[in-house]
Amino acid sequence: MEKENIILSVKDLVIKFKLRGDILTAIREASLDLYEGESLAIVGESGSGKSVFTKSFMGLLDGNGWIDSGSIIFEGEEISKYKREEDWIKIRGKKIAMVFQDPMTSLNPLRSIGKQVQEAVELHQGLKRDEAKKKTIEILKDVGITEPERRYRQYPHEFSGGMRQRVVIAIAIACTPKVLICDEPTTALDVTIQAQILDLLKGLKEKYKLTTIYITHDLGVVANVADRIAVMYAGDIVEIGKCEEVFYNGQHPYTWALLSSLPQLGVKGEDLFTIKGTPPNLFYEIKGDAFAPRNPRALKVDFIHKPPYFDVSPTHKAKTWILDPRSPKVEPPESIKILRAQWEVVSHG
Ligand SMILES: Nc1ncnc2c1ncn2[C@@H]1O[C@H](COP(=O)(O)OP(=O)(O)OP(=O)(O)O)[C@@H](O)[C@H]1O
Repeated sequence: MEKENIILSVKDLVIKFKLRGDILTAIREASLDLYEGESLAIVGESGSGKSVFTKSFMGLLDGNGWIDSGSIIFEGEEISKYKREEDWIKIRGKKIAMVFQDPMTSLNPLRSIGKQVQEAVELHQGLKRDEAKKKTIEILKDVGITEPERRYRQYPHEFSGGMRQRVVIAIAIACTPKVLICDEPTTALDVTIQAQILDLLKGLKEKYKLTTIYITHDLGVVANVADRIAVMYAGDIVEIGKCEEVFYNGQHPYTWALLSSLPQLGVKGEDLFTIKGTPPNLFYEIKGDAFAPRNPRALKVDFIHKPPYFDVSPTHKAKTWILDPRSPKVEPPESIKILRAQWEVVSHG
């Protein structure tokens, strides 16, 4: 991993919002190195900060939010210092593009889908008329739209949900970005279509040499598409590692909770795990490990000091005191033990 190129590097990022006179801290000293060409999934429950975190890479924070401290470096440039729209325009879409959950909000209902993709081709690839149209048809084909010449003239309402999501992806691709962020790109779709869109994104990543970030609350969805998984809780990345490391050998009790709640891992005789309690109130300062109040296995120290990262392997680390050699041994839930037994087989052959 060390030898790979870091395309985006986030260091100790803190993002705050002002709401009705009070200040809320949505991102709390989160750090992340994104490697060129990789596919990273950011997983966490609603409100953990996945969208705010990634939107800050494109200067898309809501007007009441700001980067309070820390840095975001993209291709060697500290973009977190950008104050003017002109600077962000050089990045947004062009270098870092985003696909959102609901394609209808990204598409103009009054323009043909062909024109909407072509507009991006003309703007970002400098092509004109016939050439731009040819390229547009090619991209529509690449995103799996059959009869692209005919469908070029159709409007969003003539497309199914899955097909609309393909159009949105086509628009993003037309801008030839280096990084593509997919914010819950399949949540609104049924399971079969979800799998098709994820397959499509996997294929496009190779063809267009993309670095991809998938945002999702469902660990099950990303198991097949991500090289690495970052687990986010209360505005921080509490665990990160290769997909199989986090999946089979997760270390943070919050990762255990996410894994245990996957229906496909339900252990016979063990009730489907639900994460009890609610995430912390982000208006208040958080002491110790933010997950401690919801963690039935919390240690005393979890309520007092924020854990640093502990290395599990050169590619896997987690912020949990459990990994401190001085801590007492903590037994994971049954379902995690089963995964770990599989991990022994996966990692040692
Ligand atoms: N404009 C805003 N003003 C105040 N708080 C905000 C604003 N935008 C986001 N937040 C807060 O920041 C926190 C993180 O939100 P974010 O949308 O990033 O979470 P998420 O993990 O993407 O959740 P979801 O899966 O529901 O999209 C939440 O507590 C949210 O309420």
